[in-house]
Amino acid sequence: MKVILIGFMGAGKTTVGQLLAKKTNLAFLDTDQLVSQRTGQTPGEIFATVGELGFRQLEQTILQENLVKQGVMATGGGIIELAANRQLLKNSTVPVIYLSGSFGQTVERLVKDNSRPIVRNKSLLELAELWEQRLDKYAEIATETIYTDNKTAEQVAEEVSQYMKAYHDETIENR
Ligand SMILES: Nc1ncnc2c1ncn2[C@@H]1O[C@H](COP(=O)(O)OP(=O)(O)OP(=O)(O)O)[C@@H](O)[C@H]1O
Ligand SMILES: O=C(O)C1=C[C@@H](O)[C@@H](O)[C@H](O)C1
Ligand SMILES: [Mg+2]
Repeated sequence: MKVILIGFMGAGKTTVGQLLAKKTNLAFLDTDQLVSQRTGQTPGEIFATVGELGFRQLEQTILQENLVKQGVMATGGGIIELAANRQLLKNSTVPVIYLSGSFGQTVERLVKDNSRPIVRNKSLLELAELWEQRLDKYAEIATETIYTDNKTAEQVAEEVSQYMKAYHDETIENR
């Protein structure tokens, strides 16, 4: 991968990733979409049939298989739940961008879309608890954090692309 986007559900990883892929002329890969392609089921259906752990195992296989490919990867919001995935991301040389923002603006995006099983099954308080539990895990593996509040997805994609250019130039200089 050339870049991997991580962050909570609704951070904009898929939306920004698609815009970024266009901008940089790279392939777009999304772990949620790849899991769905492999199983023929949505994340919601997979959660309902094999549970969250079953989904996480599929997600891990997809992450491992696709890390070596060239492109922009958007991950699922829970990719950081498994220690093995955090290790895979930490050990890779790919820049990992954490799309971060306030809980308020993130929830505003999520309530407009009822497709996420984790959001559907949780109260706002439980979602806030999950948010708290996950923050350190995103920060721990990120090579860069980009704050998304009050920015359009296009603006965020532009910031990530600037970061990729700087990262690439620095890597060449250090060779
Ligand atoms: N910067 C932004 N400003 C406003 N709305 C946004 C922004 N980024 C994304 N959105 C909207 O928020 C919603 C969630 O975005 P998206 O599906 O890209 O999130 P995600 O991080 O991929 O979530 P998940 O972890 O569930 O895959 C979409 O409706 C999208 O259009
Ligand atoms: O944050 C999560 O746990 C999830 C996020 C989505 O991207 C999907 O991967 C699924 O709905 C679970
Ligand atoms: Mg997504």
